[in-house]
Amino acid sequence: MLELDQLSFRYPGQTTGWQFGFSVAPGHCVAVHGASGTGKSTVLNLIAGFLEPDSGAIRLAGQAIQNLSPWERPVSSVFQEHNLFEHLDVATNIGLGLHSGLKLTSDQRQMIAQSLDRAGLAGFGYRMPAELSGGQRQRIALLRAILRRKPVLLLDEPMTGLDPDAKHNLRTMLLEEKARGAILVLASHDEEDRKVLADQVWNL
Ligand SMILES: Nc1ncnc2c1ncn2[C@@H]1O[C@H](COP(=O)(O)OP(=O)(O)OP(=O)(O)O)[C@@H](O)[C@H]1O
Repeated sequence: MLELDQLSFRYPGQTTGWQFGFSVAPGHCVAVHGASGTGKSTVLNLIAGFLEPDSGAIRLAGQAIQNLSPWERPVSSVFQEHNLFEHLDVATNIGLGLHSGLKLTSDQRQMIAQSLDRAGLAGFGYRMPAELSGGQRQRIALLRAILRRKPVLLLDEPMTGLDPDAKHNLRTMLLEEKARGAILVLASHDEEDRKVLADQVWNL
């Protein structure tokens, strides 16, 4: 279970803030819902550890994680800024998180090649990020997050700029993540994303 227990947060200098109290079970996807500016990205950033709450707790399987740094958290994220490493090729970008070094084994290269294939990017493994379109970068960031196989996957507008085929394939991969027990936290304006993926809604 991922729990946000009386988690409060206010941006410095602002007079109003949020208090979140939500939970979601393993293998489930929650859609964070609300109009623009209601705090969807903020709640994802709190879970990811990019923002620090003023009080309250974030727990996963009963363990408090709010004091862990972002890279220590059992969480992987796809945010609107894709954060690909520009000096590393696509396969190495996706492979980050599969292992501690940068050099991929042939098995890992093959697994990554298969995932690129499913995302409609066959043969892109040796390309550099600068040679990709925005939608292609988005798919790479999503594949990287999926292949990390973390207990929690944070998805902020994950399908932006993708064509229908790519959306379909990536949603299928996300459903497979749910089936293996991952918790998905999804902020998306795309009705279809919510319909296909979400089991519950957090209204902000
Ligand atoms: N660094 C910041 N400092 C102060 N206020 C901020 C900061 N970042 C976001 N906000 C404000 O907090 C509120 C929530 O922002 P957030 O990005 O979480 O909304 P959102 O629901 O994700 O919006 P959208 O759907 O437009 O992406 C907004 O009013 C925004 O202006």
